[in-house]
Order: sequence, then structure tokens, then C-alpha cells
Amino acid sequence: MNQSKEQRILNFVLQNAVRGDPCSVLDTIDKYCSQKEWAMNVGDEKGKILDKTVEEANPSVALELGTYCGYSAVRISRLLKAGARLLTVEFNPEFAAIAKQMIEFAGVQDKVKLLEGPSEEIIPQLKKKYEVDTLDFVFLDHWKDRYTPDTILLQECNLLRKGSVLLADNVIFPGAPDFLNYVRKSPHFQCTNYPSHLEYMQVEDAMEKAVFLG
Ligand SMILES: O=c1[nH]cnc2c(O)c(F)c(-c3ccc(F)cc3)c(-c3ccc(F)cc3)c12
Ligand SMILES: [Mg+2]
Repeated sequence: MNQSKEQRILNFVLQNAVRGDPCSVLDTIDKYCSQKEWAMNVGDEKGKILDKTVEEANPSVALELGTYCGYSAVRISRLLKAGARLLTVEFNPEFAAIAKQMIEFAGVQDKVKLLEGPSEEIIPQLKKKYEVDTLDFVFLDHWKDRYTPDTILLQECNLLRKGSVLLADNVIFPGAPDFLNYVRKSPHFQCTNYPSHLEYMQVEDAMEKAVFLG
């Protein structure tokens, strides 16, 4: 049966990257997706904004919505301090299977817990089932129409604390106008916009950081 693009990306990593070396996995994915087949990894340009935001937040518990092939899970978890963990949510079983192998090949599996299912079902389970108290960092990179409802759900589930950092991808392209409206108008968030470009393209995009004020 025909291989999926995501399987081709994983195979290229398994054959060309260095096992246990997260940076080599990231570089290899970026090489494949810029030279052979475009894919919706956050990429290196926006990835550098992600890195800085994660380093500044220095989270003990981080959540990612939208795992895809595991690129940003590897990117985030390589920066986590000892004992810190990333929970990453993917609703597409094929993507989750690829991401699991990518995360293991990169050697970050001890820091990453991959949760398969829709974010709206998993978020309400985080406290009891996954022993989360509050989230220090949240990367929103799933379906743009879920950014706002999931941000509201995180608040309703008491998962944010004063200083929790949300970072959202694609707020310009494909765009998340209702999310930008929501967080920028809310008295509970302090927002910063980071102009950038769509991964592997010269199309304008941006990331939005929203710090929860309590
Ligand atoms: O869905 C996404 N989640 C997370 N990140 C994404 C991302 O970083 C992207 F660049 C795109 C994108 C943007 C432009 C384009 F032409 C194709 C895909 C998508 C996306 C948008 C609409 C779809 F129908 C399918 C995928 C996503
Ligand atoms: Mg994205």
C-alpha cells in the first residue's frame, strides 16, 4: 500500500539522522520538508521563537496540542530541565504512530507523554488521569478553530496559573482571528505577537504569546 508523506518523513529520519540526537532529528526533518515534501512542522524559523519562549518559561509541565510527526515535541523536550515533562496531544492515529517512533528515535521518550485523542476530551482528564496540577507552558498547534475553545477549556479546568505561557502557531496563516481577538481583548492575558513565515515558505505567518495573568 502507498506510504504516507508522514511515513516517508519518518523513514528519511531513521535513515539519515543520528539516533538519540534531537538536533539531528530536527535538522533532518527540516531538510526533507524544505527540499522534498512540504509538511506542517513548525519548522526552524518559527522553531527558534518556540525555543526562546520555552527557555524563558523553563516549564516543569508543558502541554502541546497537535503533535503531528513529533517535530515540536522533540524541539520542546530537548530544552526541558531534568524531571520536567511534555504532554502532547494528537487526535489522528496515523500521525500519533509516526510521532511515537520519531520521539523514541530522538531519545526524548522519557520526557514526553503522547496522548491520542481529541483535545476537548483530553484536557478535562489532565488533572486526575495525568496528574497535572497546573501547566507552565502550552503550545497550540492543532486545528485553528480549536484554539479559542481549548483556551477557555484550560481555564475552566483550572489548568492555568498566574504566569502560564500560551504560544500559538499559525495566527496569520492559515490564521486564527477569533483566537487573537479573544486573548487580546481578555483582561486575563498579556499578549505579544512574533511575526515570522510559514514553515519552509516565504509566506507571512506569526506566533502569538499569551501569558495568563490569573
Ligand atoms: O492544521 C494545522 N495544524 C497545525 N499547524 C498547521 C500549520 O503550521 C500549517 F502551516 C498548516 C497549513 C497552512 C497552509 C497550507 F497551505 C497548508 C497547511 C496547517 C493546516 C491548515 C489547514 C489545513 F486544512 C491543514 C493544515 C496546520
Ligand atoms: Mg502549525
